[in-house]
Formats: sequence, structure tokens, C-alpha cells
Amino acid sequence: MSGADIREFSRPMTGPALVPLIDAIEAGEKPVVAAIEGMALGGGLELALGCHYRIAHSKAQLGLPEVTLGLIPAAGGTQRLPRLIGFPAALDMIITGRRVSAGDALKLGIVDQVTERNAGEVAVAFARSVVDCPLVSRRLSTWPPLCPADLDNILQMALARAWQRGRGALAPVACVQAVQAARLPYSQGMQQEQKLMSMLFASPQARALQYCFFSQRAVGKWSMPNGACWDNSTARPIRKAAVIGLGTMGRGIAVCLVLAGIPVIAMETDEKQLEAARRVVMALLEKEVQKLAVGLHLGLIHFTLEQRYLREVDLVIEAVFEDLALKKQLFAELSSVCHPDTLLCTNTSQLDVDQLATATSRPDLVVGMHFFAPANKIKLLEVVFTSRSSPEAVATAMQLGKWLGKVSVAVANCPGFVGNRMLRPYVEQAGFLLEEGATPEQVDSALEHFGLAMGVFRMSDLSGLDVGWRVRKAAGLTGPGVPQGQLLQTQQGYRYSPLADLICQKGRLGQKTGCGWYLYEGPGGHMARPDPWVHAFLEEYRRVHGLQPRSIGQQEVLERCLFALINEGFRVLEDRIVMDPVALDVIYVLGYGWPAHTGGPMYYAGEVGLPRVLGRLEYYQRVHPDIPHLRPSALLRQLVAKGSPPIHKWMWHIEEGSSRL
Ligand SMILES: CCC/C=C/C(=O)SCCNC(=O)CCNC(=O)[C@H](O)C(C)(C)COP(=O)([O-])OP(=O)([O-])OC[C@H]1O[C@@H](n2cnc3c(N)ncnc32)[C@H](O)[C@@H]1OP(=O)([O-])[O-]
Repeated sequence: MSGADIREFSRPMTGPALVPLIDAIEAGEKPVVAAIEGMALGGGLELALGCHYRIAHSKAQLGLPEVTLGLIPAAGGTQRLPRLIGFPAALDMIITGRRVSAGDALKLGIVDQVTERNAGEVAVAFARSVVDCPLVSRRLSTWPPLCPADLDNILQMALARAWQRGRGALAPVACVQAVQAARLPYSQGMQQEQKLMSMLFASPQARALQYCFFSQRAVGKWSMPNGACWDNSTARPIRKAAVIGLGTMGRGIAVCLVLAGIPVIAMETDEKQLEAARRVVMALLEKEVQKLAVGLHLGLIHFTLEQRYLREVDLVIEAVFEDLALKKQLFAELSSVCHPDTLLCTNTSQLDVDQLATATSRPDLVVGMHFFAPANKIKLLEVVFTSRSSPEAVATAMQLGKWLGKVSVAVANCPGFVGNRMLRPYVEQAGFLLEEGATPEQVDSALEHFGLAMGVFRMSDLSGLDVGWRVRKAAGLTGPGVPQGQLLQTQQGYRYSPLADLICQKGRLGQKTGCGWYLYEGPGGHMARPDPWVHAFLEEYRRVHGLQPRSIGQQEVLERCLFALINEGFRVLEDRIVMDPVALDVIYVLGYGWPAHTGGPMYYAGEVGLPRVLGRLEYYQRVHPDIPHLRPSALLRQLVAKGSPPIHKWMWHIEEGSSRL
């Protein structure tokens, strides 16, 4: 039982109320044994906690995931679980919403027995054995709370953790408050639980998180403009895969494949690189084996320098250096080395997948599989199809993503695909704000206060500033031979901030060099500190270019950065790079640290109000006519003119034939 039907939350509820039902079971004189197979989540686990005994199958999983839906476990979960397993363990499960295995549930004391056999049959036998035992001690609601001496301290720490995890989300904090009420007598604790639930139930955050839940499932039902889609295309089995290029991304991808039980050929061209990769990959895998306490066959991965092993694989994922010429050459080689049916995938984050496909003898079997760093942790995968990708190739990449535990989103090929395409105007605005008077920490703190996992400058330092520098050089925006403008710099006719290029020229490439937009404890350091050098550099830059710094408020930072990103999102929809705006929200929430409790950028735009987004973009465009990304998109204007329809109706308003595919 995986809990309430989440769809029911947005319409009148039917059926008996859960709390009196659970109370009645618990108060009954007949012993009730919960037999748990598969999942016991949310209301499912709360029902089991109202039973007098719990027997779980060894493969069962238990959890209270309500927090991920913007809610608290409000059918007595916040009152019974701390009584059963103590405050610290209950707080951990309820604030994180994480699932525990049956084995861990036994250790925690949530279940009485774990079985390899049919849990129902074992439960019946168990019930017979306890039929004469008194039930008084089995009713959790009557147990006195297990209050340790340092409970105040534990609750305080949990609250701090909830704030930190939540980044503005209400539910984690409400979870702590509800559990805190478990020190009171049960009926008073329940009143507090209900009060907090009523506050959350109707909240915009709960609606947004429930939208995220369904969006992450909706993107699995992908379709392509040619009519191919998830239910008319068949994925091929992947019996063996290869990863070529074992830098950070390649190593992470190889780890993902092995963890999913897929044999991997891990290939490099240089012996030293290969050995370095072998050490890192094996260490990562051994860590996972210990963490997951699972038997994993570490022999699933074979490290090699030899291309001949590629003949045996069903799919190759290329993760070499981001250089189009290098990748094209590799794809041409793969075409002759691999079996004619082998799928050729690229992990490029922004290069033209069509050009790579053209370099091969099988353009229909070429797709992008864009993983996000660290590849073994981030749940997002962009599957990039070209105009020639076959439905089978897309279906296989989507299915493989699912096996790897990712949420895969099918997107059409375009520069930067979806995520990085929308990111560009956002990063660009941040640079302009520095020119106009802000500091990196002011911009980042506004964005982090909004709920983003990391501000734009901290994120750039983490990824490495040279990544964007290389892209800008390739696009002809900077580098030798590119004319440098006067005053505010202009490239290709538009305003261009060279600040990031100048920082790179100083050898400041971010965390890896110990300095970038911030100062770190040393190369590879993680603790970002404001850097007086950067402040002086910005002041000097403004002085040389005659820019009068002004005070820039949090609202302007958010509107300029976020609305520019959202505006590009509307352009992505106009170009039909994806079939539905939910895809953009999934990509941003899972891949870019966008706060899930706002639903994602496009959902957030709807909540803020499309007329407001349009109005503010129009205002900023008047002030900065030389920034094209602030010019409102045609789709945004059209939607506002049509009375701002809800997000699921946006695509109806895109003119036929506007697709670039
Ligand atoms: C006072 C009240 C107290 C109680 C509160 C609660 O219990 S709060 C609830 C606390 N419970 C949770 O938060 C549990 C949420 N659910 C999960 O974590 C997972 O779905 C799973 C582990 C149950 C199955 O994973 P899996 O990878 O095997 O499968 P999958 O994930 O792809 O889903 C398959 C289909 O089922 C659909 N669907 C699933 N669950 C629900 C639902 N509860 N409702 C509605 N629909 C649901 C899902 O949309 C999809 O539909 P589609 O796209 O085919 O039309």
C-alpha cells in the first residue's frame, strides 16, 4: 500500500477517514497483524503502525514520503513512529521521507519479523501464535513517548537540518514540529498533527510538489514530432555497454551502469588516464557496495585501451573532451569498429548531435545521453534525439535511463539542448549585474534565498569556469582575434560581459584552482569565501569602463536571472524542443537544483502570474534594449493575450508549423 491516492488531494476526498479507521483497528480486541509485501508508504505504513504486529517480506520497503509531497504523515505517523523507534530515528525518516528496507525496519524496531516466505501466510501463522496474548502493550498510541534527556537538543538540530534541506520548504519544518508534539499525550499530539497538516494541505508548496511527482512520471510518456512515442516504440535489450573517455563524467557513467548490473567496457586512449580512472571507479563502486550492503559483481567492468572490445557491445556512451572535431572523428571510427546495430550515444552537454550522427554510417542509431555531474548521483538524464534518430534508439536510451534509476527526458537537438540552453541567459544576466554594481555573493545569496541549491557563481566555480570559456571561444565571442568593444562591450551586435573571460585569463578557473568568483582553502577546496581581489577587480573594471555602480536589490536579481531563464523556456516550447512544459520543470528540479517546492521554472512562472513575468521582462527590456534575452518571447505574449491559461494548456497555443524540427 503506497498511501493515499495523490490525485485525490486536488478534489473532494471520498471513503472513510483514515485516522478513525486506524484508531479503531488499534483499539480493537482482536489482534491485527500487518503483512507487508512490496511497499508500505505514507498512509500504508501509518495503517501498519495502527496494527498490533507487523511482519514484512525481506524485499519490502517502508517509509513516510509525505514530506516530498509538501505534507506531513498526518494519520498518526508523527505520533506513533517516535513512540516506537525513538525521536532521532523517527525524525530522520519523517524529515527525509527516505524508504528503509525490511532488514533495516527490523533493526529499527518498526517490524516484528522479516520473512523470505509469503508475508500473508507468515502473518496468519503469527496471528495464531499471539491470539491469547494481551493487546494492551501493543497499542502504540498508548505508549509513553521515549524522551531522551537531550530531546530539546535533538529537536533543535533536526529543525536546523530541516531548514537547511528545505531551502524555504515548509513541510520539513512542520515535520519536526509535529514530531515534537509526540512528547504530549497522544490526543494532544494528534491535534497538533492535524493543525499542521491543514496548514500544509492547501498550501501552494504542496500543490507544486505534487505537480513535481506527476511530472517526473509524465516525462516517461515521451513522444517525437514524427508520432513515435513510448507506447509504439520498443527498446532494445542492453546486454553490454561501453563508456569511452574516463574523465569525471565517463567514470560516473561507468559506475551507474555497473550498479545497474550491466557489464561495461571502460575505454581510454592513455595508459595513465586508464589507471587513474580504474582506481577512482573501483573505489566508488566499493563504497556503494558497502553503503547498499548488496552483493555487486565488481568484475562487471573491464578497463581497456583496445577498441576491439567494442565489437561485443550493444551500446556505446562517448564521454571524451567537449571538442566537436574530436568527437566527429571518434564517431566515424566507432562506425567501423562497432557492430552495425550498436547504438552510438554521446554525453555532450551542448554540441550538435546531428553533426555527430552525420559522421557515422548509422545516423538513425545516434542519440545524446546527457548525464549531469556527478553522474552516479544526479537523477536526471536528457535523451537528445536528432531529426534522424530512430524511435527504437530513443526508446532504448529512455529505457536505459530508467534502469540506471534516472528520470529520462526526451528532448530535440538544439544548442545546449534544454537545460544548458535555458541556463545561458541566466548566467548572462548574473554577469551584467556584476557590471552594474552587484558582487558575486549578493547575486548568489538572492538566488539561494529563493531556494536554488547553489547560486550562479558558486555553481560556476564548482563546474569549472573554463567550461563556459571554451564554449564562448568556440562561438567566436571571445579569444584571439575577436575585437574588444569600448565601454560596455558588444559582441555580435549585442551586449556582452567579458568578466568571466577576464577571470579565466587570470588563471582563476574555480574550485579546482582554489579561486574563481570566490576564494577557496586551496585547489580542490569547497568552502567559498568572498574574495577582496574579485571586489577590487570589479571596481577597477567599472572604473575603466565608466560604469556607475548602483545598489541592486534581491528582487531585481531574481527577476533578471529567473525571468530571463523562464523566457528562454518559452522559446524552447515555441521551437517544440520538448512536447510539454513539464519536461522543463523536471529538468530544472532534478538537474539544476531548482527548488522543488516551487514546481520548476515554468510552473513557478504560472504561479507568479504570466502577466507579471511579461510586464517585468518588458520593463527590463526597455532599460536594457541591447539584451535580446530580455525580449519577451512570442509564446509568453500570446498566452497572456489569451488570459494566461493553466500550464497543461500552454502547448495548445503554439502555432502549427513553428517547430524547428
Ligand atoms: C490523511 C492522509 C494520509 C496519507 C497520506 C499519504 O499516504 S501521501 C502518499 C504517500 N505515498 C507516496 O508518496 C508514494 C508515491 N509513489 C511512489 O513512491 C512510487 O510510485 C511507488 C514506489 C509506489 C511505485 O514506483 P514505480 O516506479 O513502480 O511506479 P511509478 O512511480 O511509475 O508509478 C506508477 C503509476 O502509479 C501512480 N502512482 C504511484 N503512487 C501513487 C499515489 N500514491 N497516488 C496516485 N498515483 C500514484 C504514478 O503516478 C504512475 O501513474 P502513471 O504515470 O502510470 O499513470
